[in-house]
Order: sequence, then structure tokens, then C-alpha cells
Amino acid sequence: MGTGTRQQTAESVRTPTRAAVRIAGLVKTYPASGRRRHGPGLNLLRGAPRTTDVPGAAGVRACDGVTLDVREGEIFGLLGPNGAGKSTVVRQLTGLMRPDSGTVEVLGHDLVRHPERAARILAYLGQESAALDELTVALAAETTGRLRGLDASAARRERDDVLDELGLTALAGRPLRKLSGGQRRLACVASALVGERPLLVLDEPTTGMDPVARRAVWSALERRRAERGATVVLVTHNVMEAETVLDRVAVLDRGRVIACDTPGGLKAMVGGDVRLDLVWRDRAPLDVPQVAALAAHATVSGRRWTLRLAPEEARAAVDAVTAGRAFAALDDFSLATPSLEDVYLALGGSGEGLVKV
Ligand SMILES: Nc1ncnc2c1ncn2[C@@H]1O[C@H](COP(=O)(O)OP(=O)(O)OP(=O)(O)O)[C@@H](O)[C@H]1O
Repeated sequence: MGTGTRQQTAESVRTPTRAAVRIAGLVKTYPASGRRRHGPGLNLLRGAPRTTDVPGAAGVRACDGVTLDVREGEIFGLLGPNGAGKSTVVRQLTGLMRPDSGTVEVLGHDLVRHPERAARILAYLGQESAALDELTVALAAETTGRLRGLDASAARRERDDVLDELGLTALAGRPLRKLSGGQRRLACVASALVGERPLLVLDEPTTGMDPVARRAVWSALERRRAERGATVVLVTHNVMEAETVLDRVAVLDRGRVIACDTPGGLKAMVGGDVRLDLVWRDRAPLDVPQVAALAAHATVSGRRWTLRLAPEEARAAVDAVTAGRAFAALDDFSLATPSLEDVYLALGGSGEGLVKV
């Protein structure tokens, strides 16, 4: 499989040296009231205001003892369902939010004690990007470069290179607010990449993008890692991306890391099971005994049944549903090796599953 080859290659050419990010025992509870004080002004460089929670009654424990190490030069993913705590981890990692307890060390800097250092060592792309909306694509990239300390000609040069790299040159003169969602996201990624930072922290960078744009983003990140040794931490819902792009993945569930490994290592945890997807034309023929027997083990989503089975059970199930009346009722079926979503469910994730695009 492509994933295996990709990992072997990455691991054989790179020997990660030291931790770029060390997060230990991170705890964050949002107050029940949701009242928050905002720090001074919106930070164009990092996209969102720093927040300080007002202590109050029991609230949402979004981060419940998160401990993670990210090695230099890694592309590291945080994966998990909505509300798992991914963005909360990222906001603390970038110094935008102060943890209730725990430590965050980035490239040797203690960002809990010195959050102001974050802007010099990392680029952050948040989920929201309203701060750049009034600027043109070119000006957003150039301004970010200037704010990150580039002189005018270097900022223009990097701007042009990044827009070209991401296929955005034709849109350079358009304000972000007049772009489609995917184009706007791509322009925000472009800005995040100007004014080289050793750590890139990206919260769902490819949301809304078409496959060409997504590929351009992944290539750009890979290039920065390969040529400049950049480290990338990103949040994603996209299981397919996670499997092919990331060196290691931490799976979060209800504020806790429930697993952390390479995609291959995680998938090995679910052993040799395979995944059988059955899609019925209309409804499943439950009067066929073999189909009725499978129903007990299926996760049903509309016309789709998903089953995790031992290989010999899967073979028997395929034989059963590709014969007689069951086959007449079948629209489509597929057999696949386990995905990260299977790992997540097998680990006891909250059952919603991950979003597959
Ligand atoms: N400002 C806030 N005030 C109160 N609760 C919050 C706040 N932000 C997030 N939460 C809660 O904290 C938990 C974790 O949220 P967080 O945004 O970190 O999850 P996430 O994994 O990034 O989710 P998504 O995939 O939907 O972006 C959720 O239960 C969420 O409702």
C-alpha cells in the first residue's frame, strides 16, 4: 500500500533527532458560563486573540492530561471526532490559550511562561481566518512576511514564490472575502508559509479544498520538511489524508490521547481484521438467513452496512451476499484492510466515528 512505502521512505531517510514539541500533563477546562476575557487585539500573525478563562462552576474539560512529543522534522497529526479537544490542544501549543496545568515546550521554549515567544518560532493557521479577509491574497502573504521580520523585497519574493507554489498567482489581486471557501483557505495557508518558521501548526488546513489544492498543500509542507527540516503539527478529520501524509498520529477522544503511533502501527492494533462494506439497493434482504446473521454485527448507516471481520469470515460473508437473492439486493460491496477509523472505533472512541472525505 502507498502508506507503507511512504512511511518506510520517510523513516529511512530521516533520523528524527530531538523533540520539537513536548506537551506534558495538559489540562484545560472551559468554564460552564463560557465567559472569557480576551487579550489585547487580534493578532494578524497568529489569527486569534489570546483568551483567559474566568474561573467558575464545573465546565467542559476539553483537555484531560494530554502528553505528547513531536520530533523535529515530523509531520504529526491530531485526529479525533468533533469536540475531542484537538483545537484546544493546538491553542495551548501555540501560546494562545493558557492551560490550567501542564507544560508546553516548543524548540526549548516554555510557552506557558513565555507565550509571547510563540510568534517567533511557529506559524499558526487557525480554523477561523477573518483577520485577513479584507486583504488581497498577495497583500495577506506579503504583510505576514513583513510582520515576521522579512524586509520588503524578501517579503515580496517569498509572497510570489508561495503563491506560485500553491497555484494562487491568478488570484493574487483578489480580496480573500471575495474568494470561494477553498480558495480562501488556500490563501491562508499561503500566508502561514511566508516568513519561514521552524514549526507549522495548522488546524484543518485543507478544509473545503479540491484535490488539486490539497495536493499542493501537502507537497508544500513536505518540501518544507525535506528542504528546511520544518516540523508540522496539524489537526485533521480526514482519515484518508492522515493515513497517507502523516508520520505519526495522536488519536484524541474526550480530551485524552487514546493512541499515538504511525498510521501503520495504529492499524496493526486492530490485527488482521478486514472491513466489509455492503451497500444495499433498497433495503437489506433480512429474510435471507446469512444476511440476517450479518445484521447482528453490522454498523448501519442508511443503505450501508460496515462489518469488521476475520478474513475467513469476510470470505464467507462475500460468498453469501454475492449469490442468489442477496446479490440481487446488493448495490455495491468492498473489502478493505483496516483504516484509522477502524482503529479509532476499536480503541473505544465515542462511537461517532471520524469524518471520511
Ligand atoms: N470557548 C469555549 N467555551 C466552552 N467550551 C468550549 C469552547 N471551545 C471548545 N469548547 C468545548 O471543548 C471541547 C473541545 O473542543 P475543541 O474545539 O477543542 O474540539 P475539536 O476536537 O477541535 O473539535 P472540532 O473537530 O469540532 O474542531 C468541546 O466539548 C467543545 O464544546
